Amino acid sequence: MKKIRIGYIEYLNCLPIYYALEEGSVNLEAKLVKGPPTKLNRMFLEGQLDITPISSIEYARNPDKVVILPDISISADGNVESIFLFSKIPVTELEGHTVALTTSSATSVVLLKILFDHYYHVKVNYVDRKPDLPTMLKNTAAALLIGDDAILAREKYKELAGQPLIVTDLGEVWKKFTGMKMVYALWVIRQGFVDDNPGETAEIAGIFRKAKEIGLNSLDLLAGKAAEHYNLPKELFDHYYETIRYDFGEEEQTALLTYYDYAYKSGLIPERVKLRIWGENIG
Ligand SMILES: C=C(O[C@@H]1C=C(C(=O)O)C=C[C@H]1O)C(=O)O
Repeated sequence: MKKIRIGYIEYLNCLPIYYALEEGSVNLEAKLVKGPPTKLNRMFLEGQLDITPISSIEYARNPDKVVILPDISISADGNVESIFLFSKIPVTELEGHTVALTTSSATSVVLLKILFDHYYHVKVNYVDRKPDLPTMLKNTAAALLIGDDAILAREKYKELAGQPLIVTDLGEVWKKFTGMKMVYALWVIRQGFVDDNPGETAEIAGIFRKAKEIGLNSLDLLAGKAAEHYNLPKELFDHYYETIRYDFGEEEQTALLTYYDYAYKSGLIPERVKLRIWGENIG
């Protein structure tokens, strides 16, 4: 069999899942392909990856091609600490202004639009920009960043051009709005791969479960690696790894369907979808 092609988001939030794979403490013959979420979303949907974390909104746009791996996601209960709107003025005063959206994200872009439509009731214009805060804020009032870009920007830019920046955590606002958790990414397998390799799919689901367990038992070590890599205090990453959650149980599933509901109401997905989860209602 050809090596399985697995996507790997190049952010710290993926490290706990891939640590065991990279260290070889779980055994999976695979080619790991790194990139920002939108690149992996595209590669997976074009058939260039067999398994990947995918922006959770992309599942709702392509439910027929995709099977969700059980018990794994990137989510948070409130604050997420890596999805921030940086604004020059309070969010409630952004009516008529332009907001720059990172081209790395799909889920958080939709989350922001949902919050403007249904929570803040503020109408803004959007432009897509590469994730670089000073450039993004050159001609705009606010900018959305995710992942390590967001973590680093919050540390680096307390102000910009002499102007203090207001930092809004979208996970916190979503929790205030709905009382729910928020699911940002899911791990998915190509439907074609599952059809051709049912036995292997079961094995892979087990390997990801094991990898997650090992990663979650190694968070102290991983926070240390992150601190060294970015030359920032370890406490920042201890806190981050306490914040990001990797489960995909009933509460996460209900929260995800609620998010899809709002995305549908805002015209950002074509229809409401069912979750097809391997081992739960598929396979
Ligand atoms: C919490 C995060 O989760 C993610 C957010 C994504 C998105 O907005 O499309 C996609 C994958 C995850 O990396 C983050 O990147 O900060």
